[in-house]
Amino acid sequence: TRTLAIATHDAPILHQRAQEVGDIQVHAIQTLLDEMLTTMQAANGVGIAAPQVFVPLRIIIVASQPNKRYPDAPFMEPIAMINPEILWQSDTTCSGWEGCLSVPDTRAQVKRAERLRIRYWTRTGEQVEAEYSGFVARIIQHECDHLDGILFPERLE
Ligand SMILES: O=C(NO)N[C@@H](Cc1ccccc1)C(=O)O
Ligand SMILES: [Zn+2]
Repeated sequence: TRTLAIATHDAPILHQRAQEVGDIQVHAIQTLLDEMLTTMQAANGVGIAAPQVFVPLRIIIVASQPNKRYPDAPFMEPIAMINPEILWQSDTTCSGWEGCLSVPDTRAQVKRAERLRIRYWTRTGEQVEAEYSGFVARIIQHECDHLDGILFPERLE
């Protein structure tokens, strides 16, 4: 599986809204999903969004695991979320450190909802809903922002 080039924050694609994936396209993006995961892992990331690899589609990979950049991150099996929609997020917020593979050498404390409920399509095309909290919920919010052209420095108080 090859790694893809990662857009830096000056790339226009990172400031645009990404397009929904059509149901007939789900079979055609399987390789892309593998390449996004490989690209993220090569960069010691814990998440990545398709616009970061110059693909203007609403696809994210959420893959929290302890690594050099986030030694305290909880471990989870990587999840591909196609057309993710945050259905609900808690009023309760928390601040935590974020970084971005498209904003090198930058870290900042960002306030995010502590919990959320999300609906998405799996890579096999089934629609699921699930709830997340803490650092994984943070990653999800960060990745969903990318699909709307928002980068984490724009979320600073
Ligand atoms: O650039 C990305 N994702 O878009 N990757 C970020 C994901 C992230 C999100 C929130 C908090 C910490 C980390 C990374 O540093 O691995
Ligand atoms: Zn990012």
